[in-house]
Amino acid sequence: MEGSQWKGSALCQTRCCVQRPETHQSGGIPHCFPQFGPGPMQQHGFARNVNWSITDSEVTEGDPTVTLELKDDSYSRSMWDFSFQALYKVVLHSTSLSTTLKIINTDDKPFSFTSALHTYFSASIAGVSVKGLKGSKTLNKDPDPKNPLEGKEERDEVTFPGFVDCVYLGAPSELTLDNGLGDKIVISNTNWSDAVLWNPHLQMEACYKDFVCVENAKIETVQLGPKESWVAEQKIELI
Ligand SMILES: O=P(O)(O)OC[C@H]1O[C@@H](O)[C@H](O)[C@@H](O)[C@@H]1O
Repeated sequence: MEGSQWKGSALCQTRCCVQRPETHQSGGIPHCFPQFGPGPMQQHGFARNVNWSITDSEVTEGDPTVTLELKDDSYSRSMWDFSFQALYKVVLHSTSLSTTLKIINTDDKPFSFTSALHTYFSASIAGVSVKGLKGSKTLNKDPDPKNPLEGKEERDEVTFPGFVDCVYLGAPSELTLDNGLGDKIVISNTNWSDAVLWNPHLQMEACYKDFVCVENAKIETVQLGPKESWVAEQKIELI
């Protein structure tokens, strides 16, 4: 943290999350906004690469709480010419972390966006499983990220025997991650309608065994008129 700003987003402070693996310049909970994945602007949008300001910090019933803010500026407008406000509230409980993301259209014209919380979890990848996705529609980016294959998840437990990069549309609001390190983690949400599982396998040979990304996402476009807002919550809980 530098002064009143955090780079990119709040890092997850629980022991379930990776903080910047040495060989991969990402970790914690980067924000993908206003674009998930590749598209007209930089991969996953600009929000993860810029400084957010701290607008509020307090202790709520014993739990540290911080609210971060991002607004449009000349840099964001060079890629996405809209006025917006993003507020990200993080509450650290004893065994869980809650995050609430609110996007407000402060422009006088409508805009649309996609988004994700690209959460990194510490893991021993050979022992990782994710439960709860059976029956969801899938867009599998393996083998061709530019032409994802449509399908349906048939497994009770998704494991990571190799490269995994898959979007789950209409994912359930609760998933259970076994990180292979002895932790079971429930990832629940409100209004993050989709999910993404990602492990790069040999594309990141030096670090892939040590993390997994389980992402709450909004792959289907959100449209907001002037003054309208969108809110989604995520809770990560060790059980
Ligand atoms: O390397 P980046 O930009 O942080 O993205 C990592 C991965 O993020 C995932 O969310 C995407 O589904 C993958 O396709 C992508 O490779």
